[in-house]
Amino acid sequence: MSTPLMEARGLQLRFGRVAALDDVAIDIHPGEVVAIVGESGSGKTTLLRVLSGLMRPDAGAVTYRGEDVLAMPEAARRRLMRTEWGFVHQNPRDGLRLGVTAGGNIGERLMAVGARHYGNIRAEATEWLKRVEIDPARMDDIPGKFSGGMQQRLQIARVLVTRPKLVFMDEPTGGLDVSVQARLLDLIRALVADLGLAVLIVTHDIAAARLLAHRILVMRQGQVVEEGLTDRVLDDPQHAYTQLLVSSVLAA
Ligand SMILES: Nc1ncnc2c1ncn2[C@@H]1O[C@H](COP(=O)(O)OP(=O)(O)OP(=O)(O)O)[C@@H](O)[C@H]1O
Repeated sequence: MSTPLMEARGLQLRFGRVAALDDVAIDIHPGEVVAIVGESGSGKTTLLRVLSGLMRPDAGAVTYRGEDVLAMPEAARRRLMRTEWGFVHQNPRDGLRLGVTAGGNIGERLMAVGARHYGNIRAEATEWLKRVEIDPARMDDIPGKFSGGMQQRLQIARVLVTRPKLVFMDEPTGGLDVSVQARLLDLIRALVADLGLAVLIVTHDIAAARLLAHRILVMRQGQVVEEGLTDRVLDDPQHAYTQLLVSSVLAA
């Protein structure tokens, strides 16, 4: 197998008496989609935040292409976040600039990686609006005029326009109507495959994990209780907690 893009070992993080991460290890390989599932409060978002350098663990190691993420100067981590990494927030408002037009939200990311030619930036923004199924005629609208699903698609365009290698997604379809969720999942799946992205996605939704992920990590009380290829984990869960999680979805 390829060398992992990102590796983490022995991650520990406590909030008072709560162990949000309790000796967590994870590898993410280039082009691989890994889903983190588990009940509310199991540590999924905390893991995403620690891996992306937004939060420091009490102990453990995180490397990206062999480089120590935790020892990186803040400026270097921010540069990675603008270039090789992307973060898709559950609430698009956390990932968009609300006072800036749709085209500006996409163009701004391109400018952050050195694009300067106005015509090219606008052409690329047009292309990306089409890719995420937003009418380019809405280019000069601010995100506040968009529906929740459109805002989320715009956030995805803003993140993917710079062709990151690793994208962190925190419940990207949470808070949307079921029909909108299904369409968005299909769109994410197509873009991820097309761009060959590595994705670490936190989701409550087992069906979303099945659709998108090559591999699943099941978290409970800050620990990874089960990990494996998606079909194996969902069709033949070994840990009692995973069995409960899968059967509760089947029963729903
Ligand atoms: N900033 C914080 N301060 C105090 N406790 C926190 C903080 N962030 C997370 N926690 C606690 O750490 C544990 C893990 O939280 P986390 O948000 O990672 O879980 P989660 O699995 O993402 O949950 P959800 O699915 O509800 O988003 C929870 O008990 C939570 O209350």
